[in-house]
Amino acid sequence: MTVSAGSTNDGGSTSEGGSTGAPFGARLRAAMDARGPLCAGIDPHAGLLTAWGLPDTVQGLERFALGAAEALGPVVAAVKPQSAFFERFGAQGVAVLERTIAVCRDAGALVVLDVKRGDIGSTAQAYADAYLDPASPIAADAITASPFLGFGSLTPMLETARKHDGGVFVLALTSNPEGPQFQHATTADGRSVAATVLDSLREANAGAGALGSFGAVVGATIGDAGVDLDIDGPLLVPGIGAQGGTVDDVRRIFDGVLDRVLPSSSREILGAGPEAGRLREAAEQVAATYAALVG
Ligand SMILES: O=c1ccn([C@@H]2O[C@H](COP(=O)(O)O)[C@@H](O)[C@H]2O)c(=O)[nH]1
Repeated sequence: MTVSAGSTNDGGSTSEGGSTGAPFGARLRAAMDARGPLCAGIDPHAGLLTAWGLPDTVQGLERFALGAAEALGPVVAAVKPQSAFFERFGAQGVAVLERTIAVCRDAGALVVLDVKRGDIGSTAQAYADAYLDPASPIAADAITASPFLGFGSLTPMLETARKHDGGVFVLALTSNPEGPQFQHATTADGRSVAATVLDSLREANAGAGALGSFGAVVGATIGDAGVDLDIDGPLLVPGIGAQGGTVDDVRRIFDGVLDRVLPSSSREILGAGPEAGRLREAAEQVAATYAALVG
């Protein structure tokens, strides 16, 4: 499968503030089938702004993020803006993030906002209202969430996502070398923390159909998973490209669930900019490589 230009009708989303009428998992399945399995990250690193000939200011951020959104939004299944790189410019940076989300959604890409939120239930509800309620100016199609306060603390996010056809990707086996210290630790019932997260996601996806709306973040750099990755939901896979994860790693780690893998790449693709055609080419190449794994 190759990535092709798409419209808001090919599995993407609307920015009109309402529910799209189909659960996130179903919309993601359609988008991956239509455009290829790739989530393109928008990570406006200071170094990348410089490489694109832009100043490390909010004006530079805006040109970078909107340029990436306009180039990639029409061709990839999903886009993942990394909130931290916008937040470092304060309220003006967050305003740029809102516009970036809108441009990507208007172009037909699903937006996974990488915010890695997690808190006690009452506060988790406020995060859910901010990022998953279409009435919010910063709402996305899905967010990333941290289960460190216990998987149950994420219930308000899962419930709000269900209500508005959104999605949640929960950190399970992250791509950073420090992750195993906690994620491989054994819980009171003998399962690893990662296995507990994955089991909870499988329960949350029960009865969802082809692809559930609740996914796991599992890095391409983890070596071997050692746990059951079949959660009936999508697997967001960072760590390819700049962090050293390869297509062979993905083939090995995700054997048996490759059809649900959504590889996520930021610096490797963004490094091809700022020219829109080159950005698209880089994204199409990565998407085609991973599409070939599924056949
Ligand atoms: O385990 C994780 C979870 C999230 N990330 C995020 O993905 C991108 C990776 O960027 P690259 O430039 O492709 O390395 C970045 O936003 C991380 O915060 C991750 O890397 N690993």
